[in-house]
Amino acid sequence: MLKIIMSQHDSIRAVEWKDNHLVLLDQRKLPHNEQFVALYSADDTAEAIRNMVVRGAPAIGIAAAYAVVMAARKSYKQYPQDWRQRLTAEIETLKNSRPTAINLMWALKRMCAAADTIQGDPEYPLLALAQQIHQDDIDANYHMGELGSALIPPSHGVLTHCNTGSLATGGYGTALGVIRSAYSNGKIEHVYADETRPWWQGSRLTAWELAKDKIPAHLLCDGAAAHLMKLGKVSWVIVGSDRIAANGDVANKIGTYSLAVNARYHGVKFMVVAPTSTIDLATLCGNDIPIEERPQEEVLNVSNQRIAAHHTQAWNPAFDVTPASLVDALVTEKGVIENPTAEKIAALMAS
Ligand SMILES: CSC[C@H]1O[C@H](OP(=O)(O)O)[C@H](O)[C@@H]1O
Repeated sequence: MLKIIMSQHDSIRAVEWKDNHLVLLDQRKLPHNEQFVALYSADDTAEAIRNMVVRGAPAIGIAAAYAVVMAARKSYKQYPQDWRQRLTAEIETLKNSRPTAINLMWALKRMCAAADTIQGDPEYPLLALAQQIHQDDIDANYHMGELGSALIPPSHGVLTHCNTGSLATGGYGTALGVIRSAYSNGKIEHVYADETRPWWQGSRLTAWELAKDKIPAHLLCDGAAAHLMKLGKVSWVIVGSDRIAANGDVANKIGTYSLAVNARYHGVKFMVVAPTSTIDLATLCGNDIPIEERPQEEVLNVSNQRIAAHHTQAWNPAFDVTPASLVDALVTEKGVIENPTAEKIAALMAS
């Protein structure tokens, strides 16, 4: 059985296969409580994804891959002759748990393709693939960390948005992986992290990860980012992604688009860090990316306490789309694309 290997520095495991089931670190409880949730079915995993017990595009895909293992095990036990056909409903439930992050659909597609070829008990072959997907994500993050770090001039400040660390991936992180590598390479003096309303991924998750790594950081209100750039405090904005269209348009946490516009206006470079499992060649451009709208209560309340005036409605898109023209560097495990275009992305994906 493949043992998931991370560097000794990385003790945070958002997603883990333990004994014969899935264990998730409940990210709704962080940073003050580190509680874990044990899951034994695909339907429960889909609910955990929908409720953001686990979140972050790659982490969602990895959790879904393990959920397919549990679904196939149950199906084979009940229907050894036609277990594969009986997986359809649970696969659909997982697929529909969150619509924007393509890593979810990418992982499910890989697991289903493998399931189509298995004769006999599927549990261990599918578990081996799920663990390979998990390990490949970690390996990609370490490699992207070095590739992205090489782009950052010495002793600079950087700004990041949402959470793209070990909590959002198989481990180490995408944009936060670049920040981790750049800091250990002496490239970064200071990290600025947007609090990232309304789910507070920055203040609750990224600040927690940076504190655990003892990386100096300041949290800021999302609305303070343009002022920070105007003061010349950062040379790069570094973010992750949930889906990259074939033309290089980038879907990411709400607020990313305004960061990109402000970065271009202030001469700050804009870096997107994502494994190629986040690139979706079937989505031709950013307008075709489905944007998840989440419950308005996430905006109207803070820690389940209502802060908005009564009878107030809220609009709560969870993502926005940054046009490729505002991206200075797209960092993937296959290499870096400067000023991404459809042609450059097609060539990278074919390499
Ligand atoms: C490493 S990609 C993480 C990506 O996912 C986040 O969204 P959410 O917290 O709603 O899952 C955000 O868009 C991050 O950039």
